[in-house]
Amino acid sequence: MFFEVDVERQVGEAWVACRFSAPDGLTVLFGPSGAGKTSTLHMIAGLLTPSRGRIVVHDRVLFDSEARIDVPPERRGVGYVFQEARLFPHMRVAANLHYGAGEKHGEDFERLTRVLGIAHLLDRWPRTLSGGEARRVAIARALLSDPDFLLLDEPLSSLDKARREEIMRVIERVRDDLCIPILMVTHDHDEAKRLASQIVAL
Ligand SMILES: Nc1ncnc2c1ncn2[C@@H]1O[C@H](COP(=O)(O)OP(=O)(O)OP(=O)(O)O)[C@@H](O)[C@H]1O
Repeated sequence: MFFEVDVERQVGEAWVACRFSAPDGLTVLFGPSGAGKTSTLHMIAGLLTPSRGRIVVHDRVLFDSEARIDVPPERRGVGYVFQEARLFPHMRVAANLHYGAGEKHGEDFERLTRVLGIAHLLDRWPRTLSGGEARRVAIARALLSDPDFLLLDEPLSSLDKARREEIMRVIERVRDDLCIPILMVTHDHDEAKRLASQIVAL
């Protein structure tokens, strides 16, 4: 299994507990608002510490409460695309993409901007982008850090039907052409059915 996750902790008033194993491909975390989907992604990324549990990704233990293992977020090999695109507003798209891109330049950069259909947006400011364009840039930025896996938090929310279709195609390309395992949060059943190799209900 690519992902082996068993985590729990208190978040505000709520008790969030989530346990699943998933192969590579795309796994959807599916469930109603407040079920703890975003908190689970945060725990996998290392942004929130589980009070108990274990997180293994591709045979690498990222967190184990008993063994006292807690790999810091920047060493987890994670590409995280937050619910909002979170682009730097004072940097053009190209600079946003190069931020934290490490060694990944030249061919990889060209290929990614082509796969995500953002090559024509490189000189634009984030505030001039549509929701779908900003989402694609945010996905590209996450991929440029050369992650072992990708976490997508509601990548299709607050987009119109045409934009949703566009982003779904981008996600399918990342899944199938770039072969990067993806954990994705949604509460839309149709999206989940179309994109997922496995659905985890919370
Ligand atoms: N900063 C916070 N302070 C207090 N409670 C919080 C906080 N963040 C989340 N919670 C609570 O923790 C629970 C899990 O929240 P989480 O955002 O993980 O759920 P979710 O399934 O992602 O929901 P949504 O689909 O609405 O984004 C919810 O009951 C929420 O009210």
